[in-house]
Amino acid sequence: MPTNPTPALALPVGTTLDRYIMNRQYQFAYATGELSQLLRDIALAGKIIHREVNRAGLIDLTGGMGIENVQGEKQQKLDVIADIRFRRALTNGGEVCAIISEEEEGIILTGNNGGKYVVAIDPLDGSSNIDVNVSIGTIFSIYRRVTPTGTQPTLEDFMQGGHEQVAAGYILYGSSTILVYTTGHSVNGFTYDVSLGEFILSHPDIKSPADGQIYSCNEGNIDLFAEPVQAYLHNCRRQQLTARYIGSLVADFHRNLLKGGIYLYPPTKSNPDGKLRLLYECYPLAFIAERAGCLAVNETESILNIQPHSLHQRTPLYLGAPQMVKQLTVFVRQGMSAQRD
Ligand SMILES: O=P(O)(O)OC[C@H]1O[C@](O)(COP(=O)(O)O)[C@@H](O)[C@@H]1O
Ligand SMILES: [Mg+2]
Ligand SMILES: [Mg+2]
Repeated sequence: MPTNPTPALALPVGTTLDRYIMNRQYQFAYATGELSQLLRDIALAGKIIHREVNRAGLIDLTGGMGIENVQGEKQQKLDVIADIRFRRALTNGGEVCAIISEEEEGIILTGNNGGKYVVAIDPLDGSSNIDVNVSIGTIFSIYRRVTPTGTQPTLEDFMQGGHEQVAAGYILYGSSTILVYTTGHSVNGFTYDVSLGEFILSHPDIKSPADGQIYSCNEGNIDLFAEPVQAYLHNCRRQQLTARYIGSLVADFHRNLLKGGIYLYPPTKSNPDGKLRLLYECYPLAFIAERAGCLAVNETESILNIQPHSLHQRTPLYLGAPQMVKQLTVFVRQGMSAQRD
């Protein structure tokens, strides 16, 4: 019988993100503290956005800006706020020499030419859900620059390909705020404890189930999808799988990552490349997914193998439990060979 059992009031709060990063720094290539600092800068911006999201209705942060972004989408106020907050945190942190953002057409030069990293970011994911209090998120992808330190970063730094990411993650602003990331090893989740102002390790070493019962797709577009995809969705219904679609990629991905499921954003005739952006939505989630045991593909290849060619290029996305993605791939590839014959 332990002599002085720890009173409940003094139970440990758990591992903070800062401490976790410090303890795992040896895992980073070039472990000199810069990537650790960069992850801390992202967490800081995440805490600020958490605050803005929570009080959006109180401080007139809902609604549109009346302008469109490079994607031709109406920018929401929180899209712009989140973009400004992340750019500021990454610039002031000093480790990042350039950023690309869903909300900006070109490369954002931070002026930190001494910085060794570049970041691709979707500052606010799930914009259509901002005003209706449904979970939204941030998605980020980090590369070590390939252009010489001290020089001005270029497009080349962002065209390295999905496998070259040194870290990727997302922040989900939901019933609680959680930051999930990987540096290429395990995938870990940290829940934001507002009272402490700290992200605390709550989901260590996330491993996704090999199979699942959930499928996530905007079936409102089903008639626009290619036959094989329609056949796969009909098959999901025949199997009485559970349809769940929040309309925020981060939130749909997070649920399926933990519970087992598949997310589909197929191409349509009008959008042959689908809707989702390769560099700051698909690459980072594919990088996380594969380390948690999931698969991420499009019609012809794994997402991480796609050759990048432009900052805002899109790709169809099928992401989730390996057995479900493999089954979908059979439908799609059979369909494609039938079309060829
Ligand atoms: O309304 P649709 O066509 O189903 O698209 C929803 C998808 O679009 C997105 O909102 C696109 O991301 P943004 O909100 O960052 O532009 C995803 O989060 C979501 O999965
Ligand atoms: Mg998005
Ligand atoms: Mg967005």
